[in-house]
Amino acid sequence: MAEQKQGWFQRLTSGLSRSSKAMTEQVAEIFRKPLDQEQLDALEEMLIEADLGPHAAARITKAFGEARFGKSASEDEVKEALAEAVAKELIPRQGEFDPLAGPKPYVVLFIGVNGSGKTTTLGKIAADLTGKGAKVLIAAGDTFRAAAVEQLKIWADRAGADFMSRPTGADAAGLAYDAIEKGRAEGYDVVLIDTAGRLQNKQGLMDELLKVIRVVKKIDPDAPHETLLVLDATVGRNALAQENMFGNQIGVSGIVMTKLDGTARGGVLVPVAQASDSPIKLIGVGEGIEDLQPFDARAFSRSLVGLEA
Ligand SMILES: Nc1nc2c(ncn2[C@@H]2O[C@H](COP(=O)(O)OP(=O)(O)OP(=O)(O)O)[C@@H](O)[C@H]2O)c(=O)[nH]1
Repeated sequence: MAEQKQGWFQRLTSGLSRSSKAMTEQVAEIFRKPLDQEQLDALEEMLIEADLGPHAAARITKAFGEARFGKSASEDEVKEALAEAVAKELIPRQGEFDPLAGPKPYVVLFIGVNGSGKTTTLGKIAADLTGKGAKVLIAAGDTFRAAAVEQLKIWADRAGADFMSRPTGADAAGLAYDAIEKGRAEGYDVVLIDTAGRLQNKQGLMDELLKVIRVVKKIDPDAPHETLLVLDATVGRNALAQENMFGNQIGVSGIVMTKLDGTARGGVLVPVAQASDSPIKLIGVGEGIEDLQPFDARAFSRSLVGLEA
């Protein structure tokens, strides 16, 4: 277990290395002399550049100045203080994803734009759950793209999960309904439902998702038990606009932020976490199955500034 935990932290640290490298270089540059206003301004600018958002950047800089003005500090001390300040921003926004603790079948809906990592995230979750001995059913609700269905089937086979799909253009809500019914009749622990990420237009997509949810509720008024919004960190502050759109129109119970390994601006998780009504539950730091991790605000904050998690 200790070994597993260590591997997990190493993945997080290396996944966030592009972001932490950018920060480490600038921290070393800024904090060469005792802290003065000029350095504080540079710190605030650096945090904004790292996409932490103007509000968090201002709060962190203020706290930093109050504690350390006029003092010198080693690079590690500065990083420790920064990590703590970032963690303080994120700890209230940390949530847990535990589909095996809820009712059965536990229905999870995956939403997000195409390419955000929805299919991959669903696949990784499926593999984790079957690895724990759970009986998992996957429904390929992106019925508009044959390639998406095929990709999901590969993940289902790899995970040893059962799979349901329909011909291209079929009704996604109908598929979701059948999947939950099968889930109930055959004693599944979890039903994972993928959805389309792009239709003719945004409203068309929103209408489709709302229809899926409406139909799902006909079988189980408490379902979906979880609606996970998958956001790609590499799109930067665009992730905020996506959170806004899906959060307001569909309703989201948890956020998954993927591809944090593919950007130097992993700090964007901070404004997204703060703008959203729902907590961050999982993060993706690579393409492998092990690279999807529960969101741990403290470990994330330490890794982001280049400290051992
Ligand atoms: N580096 C990295 N790549 C990731 C991560 N998560 C997903 N990806 C990759 O991102 C690409 C898009 O992921 P998909 O899962 O296909 O995204 P989707 O939202 O389902 O999009 P469609 O399949 O196009 O509907 C794939 O090549 C994934 O391997 C991550 O955490 N890190």
